[in-house]
Amino acid sequence: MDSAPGNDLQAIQTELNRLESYRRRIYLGVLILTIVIVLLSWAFRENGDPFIAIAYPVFAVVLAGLGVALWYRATSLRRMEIILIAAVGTMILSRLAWHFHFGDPLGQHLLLLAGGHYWAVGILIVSGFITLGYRGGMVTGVATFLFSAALAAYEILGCSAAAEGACQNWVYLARIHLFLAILLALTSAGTFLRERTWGAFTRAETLQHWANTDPLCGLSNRRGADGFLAAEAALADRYQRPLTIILIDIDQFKGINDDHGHKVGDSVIRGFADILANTVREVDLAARWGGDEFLVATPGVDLRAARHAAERCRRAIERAPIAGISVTVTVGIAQYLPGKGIDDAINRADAMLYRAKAAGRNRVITEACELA
Ligand SMILES: Nc1nc2c(ncn2[C@@H]2O[C@H](COP(=O)(O)OP(=O)(O)OP(=O)(O)O)[C@@H](O)[C@H]2O)c(=O)[nH]1
Repeated sequence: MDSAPGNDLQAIQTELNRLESYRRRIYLGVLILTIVIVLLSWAFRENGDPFIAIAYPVFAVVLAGLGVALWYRATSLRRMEIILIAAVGTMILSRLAWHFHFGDPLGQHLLLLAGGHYWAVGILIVSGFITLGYRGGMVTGVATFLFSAALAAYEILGCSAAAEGACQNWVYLARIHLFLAILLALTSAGTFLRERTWGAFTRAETLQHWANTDPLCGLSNRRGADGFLAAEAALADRYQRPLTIILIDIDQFKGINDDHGHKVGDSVIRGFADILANTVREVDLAARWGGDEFLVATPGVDLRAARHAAERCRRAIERAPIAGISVTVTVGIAQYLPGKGIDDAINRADAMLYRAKAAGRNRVITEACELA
């Protein structure tokens, strides 16, 4: 069936919650891995590296604290993502800065920088885009790149000023930053295109949804129903399976509008649509056919069963007020005849509805019963 809008929104919310839960678990896994790397680096550090000796245990504690906050959902996931990138970025870049400001001459640890630290800088740039999207990724990526490039420039200028030939390694630093710039450009372009494409798909889907959906009650409109009916008629033609058309009209609806106002009339339409959406099966169609008239199509159901279901629905509506108002409905039912086209079945159901109205409303009339 075409579900009620409330059901759709609930399903989307459930899906979003599930995805958020996955993301939290992934970040938690990455945090645990990072803590392990930090502790291993600390345990196997070279003697005389005060940064690792002092800062790494602090890093491990901070990361563990972030893990706990993530686990207990201390704040929104979005805020948590920004905090995570900021914290990990600070750790990586402070370690890089340490090498340039306080470490040995560059040549002695260039291998270490190229083999580990600049990989971490690259991962930080990519992670910013994965975690924060295009805009957040650009902020993180450009800031990280500029910071790293400024450190390299500082180093190169410093050693060039110190002595002739003391700075042969500048080419490696320049190359590393060229690669980081390419990584930033590729990742930002990829993220930008992906977000734009995704946005266009989402807009197209939303447009299609609303083109086929009645804005007041959330059921299919006539246009949305047409596609379903054409497909089901083709299946009924091919496999000779029954297809029943049920037309339902709210009785004296004009009177409800006149007596209680249009807003209440709208609430009655919405309330009735909800009841209908929750009454029909998954494979059925429930649509607002126009005004106060609704169409239900039930593939694989014969007239007798359809009449039974419609009668149950009519009685339920008669018993329980909608939006505080007693409402009754009149129903006309006809079966699709293979090869005759769907309009033929709808017209015959409409004729039954007309007869039921003429017979005094608040009743169900099927073509078969008429014939009988
Ligand atoms: N509040 C509200 N009224 C609507 C909407 N669409 C159509 N209507 C009104 O529904 C009323 C339908 O009136 P009729 O076609 O005479 O049907 P009825 O009053 O139910 O009479 P019977 O079908 O003979 O029982 C009209 O007054 C329309 O203006 C809507 O979206 N909201």
